[in-house]
Amino acid sequence: MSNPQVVVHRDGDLLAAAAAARLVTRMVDAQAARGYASVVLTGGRTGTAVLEHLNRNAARDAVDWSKVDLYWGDERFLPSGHAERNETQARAALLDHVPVDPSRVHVMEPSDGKFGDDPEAAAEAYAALLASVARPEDHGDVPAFDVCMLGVGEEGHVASVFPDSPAVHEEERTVVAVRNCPKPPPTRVSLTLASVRSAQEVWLMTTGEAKAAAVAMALDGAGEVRLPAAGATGRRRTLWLLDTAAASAVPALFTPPLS
Ligand SMILES: O=C(O)[C@H](O)[C@@H](O)[C@H](O)[C@H](O)COP(=O)(O)O
Repeated sequence: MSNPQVVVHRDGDLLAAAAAARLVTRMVDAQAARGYASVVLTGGRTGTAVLEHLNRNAARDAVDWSKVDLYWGDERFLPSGHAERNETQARAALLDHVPVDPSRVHVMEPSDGKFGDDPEAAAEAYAALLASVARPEDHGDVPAFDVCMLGVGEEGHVASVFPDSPAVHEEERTVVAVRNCPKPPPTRVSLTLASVRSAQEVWLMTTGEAKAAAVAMALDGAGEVRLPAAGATGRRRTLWLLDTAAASAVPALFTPPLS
């Protein structure tokens, strides 16, 4: 488990552009080291803005898109192509514009997919997929993703893991169905925090004053049950990418020394 690092950018748009540039470099380095890169995408405004910026990034095609494994941290359990699905938004923002290998874009099943309106079956299938691609060196049933990107909710949720929810208490399964979610739509499929923690690097990316309290609590030692973002840590790196508004209450320990 890695100690959190905090990087603050002037505003949300610059944060998304900088995170996109950071992701290009991370993917290029992973591919140079072992031939492929694996990234967990997130829904939400910030996560989608990062993909939009990545699509416009001058270095976009330094990535060999045919050797990228893409996953989702969570998905809204809606029909395929629904505008509110994270997959739909990621395809519009980036995936439809780069030559990814469709067999390496691992979507969470929609509510009109092979399991019909059964989010538990969709969650089990995604868990089985993760177990099938995990390597011995990953030491478990979830791949050691190069990067797991996450947005953060006002009450501290990440993916679809909400405070004091069944998902945050899950200790066996790696992927769960989430019902009665406080953030619409109510039914989702989500990685658990333990699965997030399989990633080499976890990037928590959020903007705006409304997130400042949750960010501060997570960095100030809140427990993951009450503040799930506090439990989103990477094996090697945990990076909080914030704009100045979301960082406005960050404990002094995390702000750079005055030069
Ligand atoms: O499916 C989702 O809704 C997301 O995965 C969710 O976890 C999101 O990332 C946060 O709610 C932050 O969303 P914003 O970036 O829009 O604030």
